[in-house]
Amino acid sequence: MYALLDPQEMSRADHCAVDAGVPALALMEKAGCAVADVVARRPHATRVLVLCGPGNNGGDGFVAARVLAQRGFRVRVALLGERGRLAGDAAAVAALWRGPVEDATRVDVMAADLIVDALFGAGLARDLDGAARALVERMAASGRPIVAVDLPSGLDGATGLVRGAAAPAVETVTFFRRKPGHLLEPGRSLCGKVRVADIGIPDAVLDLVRPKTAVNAPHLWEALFPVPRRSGHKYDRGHGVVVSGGAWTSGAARLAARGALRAGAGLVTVACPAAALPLHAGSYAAVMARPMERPADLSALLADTRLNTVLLGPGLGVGATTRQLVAIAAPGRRVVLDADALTSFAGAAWSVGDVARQAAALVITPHDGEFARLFHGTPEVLERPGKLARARAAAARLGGIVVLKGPDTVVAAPDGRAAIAENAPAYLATAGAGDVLAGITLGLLAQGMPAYEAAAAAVWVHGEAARAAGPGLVADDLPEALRAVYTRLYEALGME
Ligand SMILES: NC(=O)C1=CN([C@@H]2O[C@H](COP(=O)(O)OP(=O)(O)OC[C@H]3O[C@@H](n4cnc5c(N)ncnc54)[C@H](O)[C@@H]3O)[C@@H](O)[C@H]2O)[C@@H](O)CC1
Ligand SMILES: Nc1ncnc2c1ncn2[C@@H]1O[C@H](COP(=O)(O)OP(=O)(O)O)[C@@H](O)[C@H]1O
Ligand SMILES: [K+]
Repeated sequence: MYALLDPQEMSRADHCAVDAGVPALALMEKAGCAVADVVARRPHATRVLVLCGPGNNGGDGFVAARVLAQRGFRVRVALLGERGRLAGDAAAVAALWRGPVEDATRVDVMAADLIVDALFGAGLARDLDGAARALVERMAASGRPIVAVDLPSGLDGATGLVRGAAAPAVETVTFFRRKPGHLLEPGRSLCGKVRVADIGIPDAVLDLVRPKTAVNAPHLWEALFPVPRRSGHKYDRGHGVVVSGGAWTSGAARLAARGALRAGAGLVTVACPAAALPLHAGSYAAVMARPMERPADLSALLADTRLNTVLLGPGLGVGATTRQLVAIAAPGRRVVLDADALTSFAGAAWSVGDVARQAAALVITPHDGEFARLFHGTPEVLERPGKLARARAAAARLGGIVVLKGPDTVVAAPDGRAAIAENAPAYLATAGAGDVLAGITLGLLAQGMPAYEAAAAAVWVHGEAARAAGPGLVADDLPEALRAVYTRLYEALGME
């Protein structure tokens, strides 16, 4: 349910199923029937136009057309390409369509209540241009509801990016498992409601395909989520340190410290300039504030090895001092770098790689802008197509965990594992929300959770907290809203 398959992996799943004795034609028949079922449930659709492409996506369209016609719908079929060039299963199912096949480049898309987009799916091989692109653009401009087969045509299932053009669908019917492009923007917004149809591919093929991308949900990390033990004490739950900037910019560190405590860290200390001490001390009484006038003060504080995890970045300031603080904090500790700490290494990603090698674990939590600054001059990362590939390449380059934020936050590990979030409501995009996320990550790392799982869990509980807080959310609400999320999680995980 949670695995996401890119087009190559989906094709392997398909082959494994066929090797296991499932006829390929049966897969296509079930796929087309699933599309017909979705169309049949749509309101006010009696005249259906099915636009078929030259490959198997078009084959699914021919099946859907036949099934809908059998159910009494007024169905027209239009093909992009020559009928004689259809091959394999697509040719076989096209032969079962008894009605006329119109030329898709000339078809009147307005003369339909609903359009089935079966032009291209997993086989999209290049940007749409020429007649294909013009057709997709006409479909998009028609204003008619569109049901997409597998993917809106032109959407890249691996990246979520549009190649040339794509028409937004009201519903997308995909098969066996979702693809990364269904979750990654702009793909997610183009797909409408995504339905996953069982077409008879056995789940066991996943053991052979071994996909490395998944939806970020508790199944990924719940076995490692730190649940307080009856016999435990606060030091079992780790001691996180938030390194804060001066008074004027201390809000970010305050939000992070609250996030870390609410995420379950046993203790949280904020290291800050003297002027910010009262602000931190007055934020949560539970936060301990310690003066840090110069970098040496951080060294002195961290001499206590129980302070096992450090967050640097929110409101810290950009420059050499921040780089120095990172160098002091990293050796042997679990480290989260966010915001200003990342911008301080703009164009010097290799330095963050050094940090990762010295640290016991490293998680970075950039948004797109910070990511682009950090990896400026690293084309092997920045020029990868799409957010998922960029986050993966960055994690491999650094040897640390990358949390690339946004509506579709990607968490990536150096070994290639990646998780895509789908639970963040749009109103989570608010000042300071990222600071709370960095703090939650700190809190989970402090409790000893492995870094990839900690980062993924942090992103998920952050999204859930936003939903629990509801519209009108400000970042200050997030740490408080974590309580309801944790109550449910601890219950589900069987806290004594
Ligand atoms: N893999 C599976 O398990 C199953 C796949 N099925 C369907 O098969 C689809 C994949 O089929 P195919 O691999 O045949 O691929 P598609 O049908 O998605 O597209 C391939 C065809 O489009 C052409 N093409 C690709 N990019 C183009 C572009 N930019 N401009 C113009 N022409 C372009 C190719 O030359 C080829 O003819 C899936 O999306 C799904 O709808 C289903 O039938 C069920 C089973
Ligand atoms: N459109 C969106 N929908 C849902 N969540 C979003 C969206 N845009 C951003 N976010 C989330 O909001 C948070 C913003 O973090 P960030 O950009 O660091 O802002 P700040 O620095 O103000 O805290 C991140 O967790 C990010 O994933
Ligand atoms: K399609």
